[in-house]
Amino acid sequence: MGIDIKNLYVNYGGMDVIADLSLTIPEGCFFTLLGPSGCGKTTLLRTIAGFVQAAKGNIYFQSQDVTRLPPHRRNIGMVFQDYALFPDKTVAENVAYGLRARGESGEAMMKKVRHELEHVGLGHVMDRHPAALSGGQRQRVALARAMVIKPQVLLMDEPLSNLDAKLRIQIRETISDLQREANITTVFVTHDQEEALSMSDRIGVMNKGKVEQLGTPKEIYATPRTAYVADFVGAANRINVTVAEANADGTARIMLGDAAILARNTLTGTSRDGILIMRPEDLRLKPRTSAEMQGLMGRVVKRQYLGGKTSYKLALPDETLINVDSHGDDHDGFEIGTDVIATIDPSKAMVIAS
Ligand SMILES: Nc1ncnc2c1ncn2[C@@H]1O[C@H](COP(=O)(O)OP(=O)(O)OP(=O)(O)O)[C@@H](O)[C@H]1O
Repeated sequence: MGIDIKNLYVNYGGMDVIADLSLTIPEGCFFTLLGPSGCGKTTLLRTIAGFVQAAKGNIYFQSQDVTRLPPHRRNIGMVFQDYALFPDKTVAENVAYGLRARGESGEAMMKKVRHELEHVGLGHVMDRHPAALSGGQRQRVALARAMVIKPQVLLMDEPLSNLDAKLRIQIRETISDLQREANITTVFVTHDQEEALSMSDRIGVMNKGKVEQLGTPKEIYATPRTAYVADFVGAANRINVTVAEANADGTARIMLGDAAILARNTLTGTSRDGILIMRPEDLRLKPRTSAEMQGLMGRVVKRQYLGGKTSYKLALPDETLINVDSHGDDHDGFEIGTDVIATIDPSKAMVIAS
């Protein structure tokens, strides 16, 4: 069941929180709304669920207009950050809740409950109360409760935020497995880029109530269309530049002091001013021994050894600071104060509109 959102407006007290948002989420897609606090992702999710009313626009599940339907008539499964389990009901009764609301009972219903709990690895705690479970187990119960009703759409609001780092990765895998097995259209809200990149088929990066860029994790990471997306999804060095030469092959030659670097050019028309985007892990460091001028001349001003990599901060001649993550053998081989050249493959650097 795909989701179609057309020209949606949502406001609180007369202020638009979502403004003219249109979005298509294909059937079976794991779709993530990614963005910082306050950008409107929870509001959008809750509007899809029916807990928040749209001021204007429409939401369709497949071809059915659900805009004015209450949540319980949308056949959705919902998972929240704080689990939202009933504390006075057992695990089994929590999972059975949605089935009972649909008029089911008896052994046939309990069979479904047992099956769903076994699916998330919790067949052995059916008779416990939520208070006697760990955070990870509670979120698995919440997942089983959402999935047992065989919803058309699964909606998840920061479901991993309350868990520690290790559990987060485990539950991430559980969610991905369940979603793929059931092939259920899923909307997942997070502010965590790693979660978004690792779990999603498609990501919508939100900024101030709008989807600023839509794409696969790789598209979003490798070809951010705006500085906001580049910065929010992964770290990025951003330098305001003027393109010296726009080449016919789509590259731009940029002069930074005396040094030249080549980058993909996404500027259109006659525009020459833009922002050079370079990921720290795409830059390579070399000692500055030769007269080579292809690359960024810099001096190491900070370095942080992180085991598998070393993070350097370089000062360019005009005092601009850039970050470089060095991997491979001898990645910590540059001392503070060393003069270096940072090079980048032209396919990895890009100039975008400012
Ligand atoms: N019930 C409400 N009444 C008034 N304003 C609200 C309400 N809920 C959210 N807002 C405002 O709407 C904007 C978007 O909030 P929303 O919770 O959707 O953002 P978010 O991206 O999910 O952020 P977070 O991750 O912090 O929840 C914020 O400015 C917020 O203060």
